[in-house]
Amino acid sequence: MSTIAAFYGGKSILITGATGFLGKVLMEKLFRTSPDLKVIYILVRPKAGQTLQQRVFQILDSKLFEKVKEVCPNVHEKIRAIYADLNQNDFAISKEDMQELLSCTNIIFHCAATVRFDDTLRHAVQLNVTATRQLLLMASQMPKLEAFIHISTAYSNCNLKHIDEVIYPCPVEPKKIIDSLEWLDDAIIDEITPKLIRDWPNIYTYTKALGEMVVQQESRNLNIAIIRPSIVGATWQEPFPGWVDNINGPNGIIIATGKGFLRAIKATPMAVADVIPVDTVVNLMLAVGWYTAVHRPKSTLVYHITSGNMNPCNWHKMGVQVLATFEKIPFERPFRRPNANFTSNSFTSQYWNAVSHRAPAIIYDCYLRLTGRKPRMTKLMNRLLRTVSMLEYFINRSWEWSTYNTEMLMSELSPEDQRVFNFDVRQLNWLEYIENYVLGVKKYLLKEDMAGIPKAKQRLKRSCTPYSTL
Ligand SMILES: CCCCCCCCCCCCCCCCCCCCCCCCCC(=O)SCCNC(=O)CCNC(=O)[C@H](O)C(C)(C)COP(=O)(O)OP(=O)(O)OC[C@H]1O[C@@H](n2cnc3c(N)ncnc32)[C@H](O)[C@@H]1OP(=O)(O)O
Ligand SMILES: NC(=O)C1=CN([C@@H]2O[C@H](COP(=O)(O)OP(=O)(O)OC[C@H]3O[C@@H](n4cnc5c(N)ncnc54)[C@H](OP(=O)(O)O)[C@@H]3O)[C@@H](O)[C@H]2O)C=CC1
Repeated sequence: MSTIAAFYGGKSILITGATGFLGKVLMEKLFRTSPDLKVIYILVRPKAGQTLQQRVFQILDSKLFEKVKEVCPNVHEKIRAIYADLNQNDFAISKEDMQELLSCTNIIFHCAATVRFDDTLRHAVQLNVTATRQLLLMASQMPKLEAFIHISTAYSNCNLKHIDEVIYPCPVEPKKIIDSLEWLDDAIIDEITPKLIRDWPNIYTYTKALGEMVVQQESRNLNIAIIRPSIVGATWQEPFPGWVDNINGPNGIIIATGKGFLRAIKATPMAVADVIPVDTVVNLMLAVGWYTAVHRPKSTLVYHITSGNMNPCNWHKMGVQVLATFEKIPFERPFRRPNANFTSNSFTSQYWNAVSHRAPAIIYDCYLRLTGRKPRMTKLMNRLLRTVSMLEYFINRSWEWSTYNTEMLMSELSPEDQRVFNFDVRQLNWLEYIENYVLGVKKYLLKEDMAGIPKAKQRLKRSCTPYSTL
């Protein structure tokens, strides 16, 4: 029997960000390996016209939870969705719900965040910093709390080249920023933002660094750990390979390339592509939850979950394998035949943007106009190029993350736990993983029918013409 799975039996677990990419995989694994857990509380807000219950049902009815329903048929009864908005005071949680959370919670996994690179400083600080402080305050009032696991990012200190498993101080105290945002108006905030974030590439990574500092400052006598994943990708093994459900990180780029929109990216081919499968991250999170609660380390431990130092893959290898997979498993109705290249400098990048991106979009829009339809390709292309430019920082650099704590934890696990909660990325076969990733993007994100592959292949063979129907 797995010690970690047994540990979560009978526990009341609070998860923020449970409706997100990482949160869903975390819930799935918890229910599948510890079906006898008491309850998972999730803090959810209504969204896109859906009530809390509808959101929960949609998650539980998805393919991701198919195995869970076999192992834990009463999973609906074990999820308790609590109305909460992390942007509000006290998260807008009702008194009764707050009482229940405070008196029952054993473990907290804090995953909620804004991951948008271009969010406003006010909103990003509210969610990634102030809400973390508020949650820590709640945690300090929970008599049964055994561990608080905070999810940060490996890029919270991406202004450094070598990053250790320590919390680095930020140039400005988080409290000062929180306080000043209360009275500064938006125009002034926009003006001072570049000065505040200094050499961080965006507001997201900067506010995640502030969030870590808050964790350190407000930890009191809580049992806390911080987990820093790199670029979180599709599932590697569990519950099945290739599951992915949003366009963040590499996912949008894979779609844009596979559909023939994106033909050139400014990237450093030999830079490390530090992608880490989401199920690997979740396995580490559960192992850290157990270790933190049972072994109660004296200080807050930081765990890096990255692939670069143990089993490196570079962008060239990743790109070549992605393109090779498109040959075998093409996406349906591409704009152009998928074929992309990495460019190495700004000049060639601008050239290809003009020739391979903007010009075809303009020509296609002319065609749409001539056939009485509304032009849309130029707008779409401009948004895509803006997105790609925001990701460029991360595909043109390599970082070194030390992983002593993560390796220490691995050695603390029994052979059974190492198998059930495997986070040893050395076992990952990149070529197989990337192929499953692309297949997953097609199936679960684009929701394309696999039966259409032979037809899509035939079209691809025939398509010497640049444009096919959209
Ligand atoms: C021989 C060689 C061969 C070579 C071959 C080469 C072949 C190559 C093949 C490929 C190989 C693989 C290479 C992969 C490189 C990946 C690098 C990843 C780095 C990630 C680093 C992450 C590090 C940190 C990790 C973390 O710690 S946390 C997670 C990271 N956080 C994010 O990833 C959020 C980012 N995003 C945003 O910040 C917002 O998206 C925002 C951008 C502001 C837009 O924002 P906006 O325009 O307002 O609106 P949206 O609604 O968001 O999107 C609006 C429109 O843009 C589109 N679109 C949104 N996204 C993406 C996206 N990705 N990619 C593409 N499109 C996207 C969306 O389809 C929509 O299209 P439309 O609707 O117009 O049709
Ligand atoms: N994805 C990645 O590549 C990486 C992610 N991380 C970290 O992992 C964590 C999870 O990221 P990921 O799952 O990818 O992100 P997602 O964007 O998929 O999920 C974010 C979650 O936060 C919730 N949330 C956002 N705002 C609020 C709010 N005001 N009130 C309540 N809930 C809110 C969202 O809820 P809703 O569904 O209602 O929007 C959603 O459940 C984050 O802390 C992120 O920084 C770290 C490294 C890489």
